[in-house]
Amino acid sequence: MRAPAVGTASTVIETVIGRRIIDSRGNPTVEVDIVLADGSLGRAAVPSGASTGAREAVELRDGVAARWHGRGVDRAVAHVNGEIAACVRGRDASDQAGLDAALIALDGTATKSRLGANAILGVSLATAKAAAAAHRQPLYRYLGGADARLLPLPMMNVVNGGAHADNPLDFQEFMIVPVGADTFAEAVRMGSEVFHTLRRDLLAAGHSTGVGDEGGFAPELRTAEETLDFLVAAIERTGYRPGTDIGLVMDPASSEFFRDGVYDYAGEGVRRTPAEHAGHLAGLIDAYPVLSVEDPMAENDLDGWRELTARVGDRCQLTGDDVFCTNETLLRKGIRSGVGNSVLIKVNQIGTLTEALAAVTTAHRAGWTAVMSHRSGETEDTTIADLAVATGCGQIKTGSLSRSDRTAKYNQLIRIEEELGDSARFAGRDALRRA
Ligand SMILES: O=C(O)[C@@H](CO)OP(=O)(O)O
Ligand SMILES: [Mg+2]
Repeated sequence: MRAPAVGTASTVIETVIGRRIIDSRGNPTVEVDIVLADGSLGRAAVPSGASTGAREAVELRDGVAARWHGRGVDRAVAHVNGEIAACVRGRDASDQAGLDAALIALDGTATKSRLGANAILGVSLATAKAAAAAHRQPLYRYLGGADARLLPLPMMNVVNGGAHADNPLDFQEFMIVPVGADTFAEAVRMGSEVFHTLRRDLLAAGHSTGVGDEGGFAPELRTAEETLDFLVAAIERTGYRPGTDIGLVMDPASSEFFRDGVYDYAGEGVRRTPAEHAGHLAGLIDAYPVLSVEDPMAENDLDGWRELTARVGDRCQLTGDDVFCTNETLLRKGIRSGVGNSVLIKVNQIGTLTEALAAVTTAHRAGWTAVMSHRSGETEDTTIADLAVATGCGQIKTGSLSRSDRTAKYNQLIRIEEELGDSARFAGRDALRRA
């Protein structure tokens, strides 16, 4: 990563405005505007998760008496407009690391629970965007420098289950990855073609084509096998080769159904010990073109994580989401002890841009991969698309091909690819293994 350009008087933060907007689930979330002395505007909206890791930075929500069933963000917004605005006004927006350190110190807690990670992140991201605007650069170039030209392999969500849908599927996410595409735009075309075929196949089999939180279908399927069979068939019927042109990715979000030391598949009606759960996943990885599994084991089942990594880590990307929470300290421990080989990056899990970028750098230095990611509650904000290119991480997970809160990110990446012209490179299959 290149250090941001040195600021001038024109990049001094003059105005900070926090406001309450709504996200893709109809819940309130924080949006922040930062205006610099030269008039440059940076605007960022904060996403929100449903299946959250226990060690995530704290999203400040109002008490139960507040609107939206206790999910209000009025206190977080008040912090942006009050204490945080007073702290950052007059600071140079070009000094991202200095600003983020000041926000962390102002909050004073290890988990950003006093001011709220949602309040802090909104200011952190809006500042970066304002500084990029002042430097007359797109965000990916401002943060990533001249070498920021790698378009990520998209993990496209096509079936939702778990905490993201009301169907019986125990696993939270099933995704397709167009590893055989030559460009990002081509990857989006291939993904959306399969999405349409899948819709027809589900309808023909008498399934609902209603969608879950991330825009993937939420059919009344019960098992991973049934779901993967549908996906392989849809890929083939569209005219692509499973595994060669388009691979599969799963996020079981295993912490969500790990109870009392057992993986409780309530939808399937089966309980599996950690060893049986790992064996089940290894079987799926061998039987289907599954190239990556996120949170295969629960955040509190580190032994299970290590066993599965030793067993299939040489042939499958194993990405830690809940287990690392985009937290560099947790990630370092995981790297040292063989917990997976990849990290999911969610900016709101840690609460500042600087810390999220540090997690990517730590992963890359260890020969691990990093996957830039949305949350299940999103907005039209496209910052993560630019961050994927800025970090050169080569992979992005940002939902289905049918809802604006998700397609906004794909469309931003299509624009970035066009802007980069001949210098653009598409990460493709190589993105999945770094070492
Ligand atoms: O588990 C996940 O990876 C995410 C995003 O897909 O879901 P949530 O934002 O609900 O944590
Ligand atoms: Mg996850």
